[in-house]
Amino acid sequence: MADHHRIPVHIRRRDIPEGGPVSVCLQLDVGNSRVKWRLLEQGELRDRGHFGHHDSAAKARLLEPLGPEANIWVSSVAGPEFEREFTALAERLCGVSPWFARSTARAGGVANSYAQPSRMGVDRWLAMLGARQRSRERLCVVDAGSALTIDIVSAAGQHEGGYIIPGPALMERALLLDTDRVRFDEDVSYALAPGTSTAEAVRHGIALAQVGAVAAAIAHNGGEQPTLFFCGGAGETLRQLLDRGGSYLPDLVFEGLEVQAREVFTD
Ligand SMILES: Nc1ncnc2c1ncn2[C@@H]1O[C@H](COP(=O)(O)OP(=O)(O)O)[C@@H](O)[C@H]1O
Ligand SMILES: CC(C)(COP(=O)(O)O)[C@@H](O)C(=O)NCCC(=O)O
Ligand SMILES: [K+]
Repeated sequence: MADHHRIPVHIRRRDIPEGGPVSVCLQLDVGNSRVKWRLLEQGELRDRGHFGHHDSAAKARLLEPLGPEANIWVSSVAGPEFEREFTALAERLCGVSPWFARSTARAGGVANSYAQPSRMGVDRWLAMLGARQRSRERLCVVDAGSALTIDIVSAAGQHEGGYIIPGPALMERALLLDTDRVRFDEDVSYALAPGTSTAEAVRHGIALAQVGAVAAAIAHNGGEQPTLFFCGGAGETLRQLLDRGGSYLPDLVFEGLEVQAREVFTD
């Protein structure tokens, strides 16, 4: 079995011997909608993609080409069953035990506000570490996936707290589930104008709720205006609708995964 406490060489690039083995790092961000992945070799991006949690063919395509020298790093907010199955599969197909990041009390210059840090979704924690690495200002980190999460980090690196709100798809599903007449077939884009059909009223209403939540989170928490970072499937749409600037960084969770790994593996 591969020793996953080895220092990943793409973090200590100076140590790579000329013509030495290629260091491979497969990184996964397992959300509630889908699994995002990227593959790095010597720290360079080689490939990326996404697949559904139960897509065994996709998992095999990803794992089979890896050798036992590979690193597999995972951020997962799926249940323990996914973790068990994926670990068994990786061990069987390439002889690597994946490393699963956990939310901790402190890492990468960020202090967690949770009394039980491990209860915080690791994707939220890693997105904050990724953002903190890019900016030392007060931060508002918005991850717009299945859930919309909004987290505030002070300039000193203290997690001030956060919000968990149903994301756009969940909001729409909730409406359809618990009403009889909210029904439509049109595929309407998210926008903020008042709707003049059921489809528009729903989609624009959801857009208003998502944008409004971010605006209210910032307004309610006063202090210095935070620098905005967006990630997640709906992140760029939300950033544009909010229209207050900020950066959309689809790899923020992966960036935080590297921050946490660097601390764990170089201890
Ligand atoms: N262009 C888009 N505009 C708005 N929402 C989008 C867009 N593309 C994807 N999404 C939404 O993003 C979500 C998936 O985002 P993702 O960050 O991968 O979620 P998770 O981390 O929960 O698996 C889906 O709910 C989907 O509806
Ligand atoms: C809030 C989340 C569901 C977001 O997950 P996602 O939308 O990325 O799939 C996830 O971070 C989670 O399961 N959190 C655990 C509860 C908490 O963070 O306090
Ligand atoms: K999210």
